[in-house]
Amino acid sequence: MFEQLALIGCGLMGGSFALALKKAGLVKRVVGYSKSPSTTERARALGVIDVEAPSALLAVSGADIVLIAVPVAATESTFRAIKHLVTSQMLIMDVGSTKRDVIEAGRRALRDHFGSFVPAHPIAGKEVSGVENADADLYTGRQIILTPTERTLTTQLQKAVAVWTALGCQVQQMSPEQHDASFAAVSHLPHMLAFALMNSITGQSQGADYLSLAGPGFRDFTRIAASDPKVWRDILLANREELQTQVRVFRDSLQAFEQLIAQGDNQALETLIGQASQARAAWTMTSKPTH
Ligand SMILES: NC(=O)c1ccc[n+]([C@@H]2O[C@H](COP(=O)([O-])OP(=O)(O)OC[C@H]3O[C@@H](n4cnc5c(N)ncnc54)[C@H](O)[C@@H]3O)[C@@H](O)[C@H]2O)c1
Ligand SMILES: O=C(O)C(=O)C[C@]1(C(=O)O)C=C[C@H](O)C=C1
Repeated sequence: MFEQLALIGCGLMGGSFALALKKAGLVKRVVGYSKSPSTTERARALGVIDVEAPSALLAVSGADIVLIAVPVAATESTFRAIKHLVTSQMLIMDVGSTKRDVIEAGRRALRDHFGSFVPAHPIAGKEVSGVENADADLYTGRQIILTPTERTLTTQLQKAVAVWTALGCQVQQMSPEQHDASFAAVSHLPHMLAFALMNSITGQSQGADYLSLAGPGFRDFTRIAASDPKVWRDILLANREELQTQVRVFRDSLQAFEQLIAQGDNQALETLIGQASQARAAWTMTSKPTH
């Protein structure tokens, strides 16, 4: 049981964490801060936070758990803003979609207290952002990836595992390098492709007409294209090297299809589609049973 959660970034992910902790009876008080005062106010009006803080530093005052849930490029300034009130007893976590950049930001800004920070990435989310969409059950049954460093304190790591487990998550640990390479392939590239596809259609003179005819296949493929521009700008840039590698691999795969349709090679085309179809049919999302 925690006394006080300091929530920095009262949006979809942070708000959902606050609601989940409250629902599980794991926190007495949530003090929140978001960059825009109207967001912090809305978070309190919605019951996501109990107290509005005028700064990140004041939100952390008296907290025993801190969640940083801001776009990844805002992580370093957030660490710098709170560093004077960080203690070695505090559990500090983030929810950023990239990990190497966030860890380096923590190392630079937190210095002696870097060990209190447990880098975390929940594999849960939505294409809609903001505190209005916060959901107490967002994390239930989902994976959470922790990427502790050589300096992460064992007590803090154990507390982090316990909190996410109590919220019904399946906890996995890996290196930040393995994390960023993996999520470039299965999250960052798919988002970029969805953005690019939307733009490629809307950029055509007939684009609006084509879109008016689209059905469930298009809806499923492009759901994530509606995601928040600032959040995704930061993710794509933070993980640019791994993402560029995945773009090259994808381009080869697309080119193989392009060549086969140009050649009218129906046998080879069926084989390529068959590989994809089998792999997708065999794939299930890793999740934890919630009963
Ligand atoms: N959306 C998803 O599906 C998803 C999934 C997993 C992880 N994440 C990660 O979660 C983090 C938050 O994303 P979100 O979807 O909750 O976005 P969001 O836009 O819903 O929430 C972000 C909040 O941070 C606030 N903010 C921005 N800069 C700030 C600053 N400097 N100081 C304080 N507050 C600031 C914004 O006002 C907003 O309230 C990102 O790092 C993202 O990579 C998102
Ligand atoms: O469900 C969605 O809308 C998501 O995009 C969730 C999703 C993903 O699966 O790619 C997005 C970003 C993450 O950091 C983790 C999860």
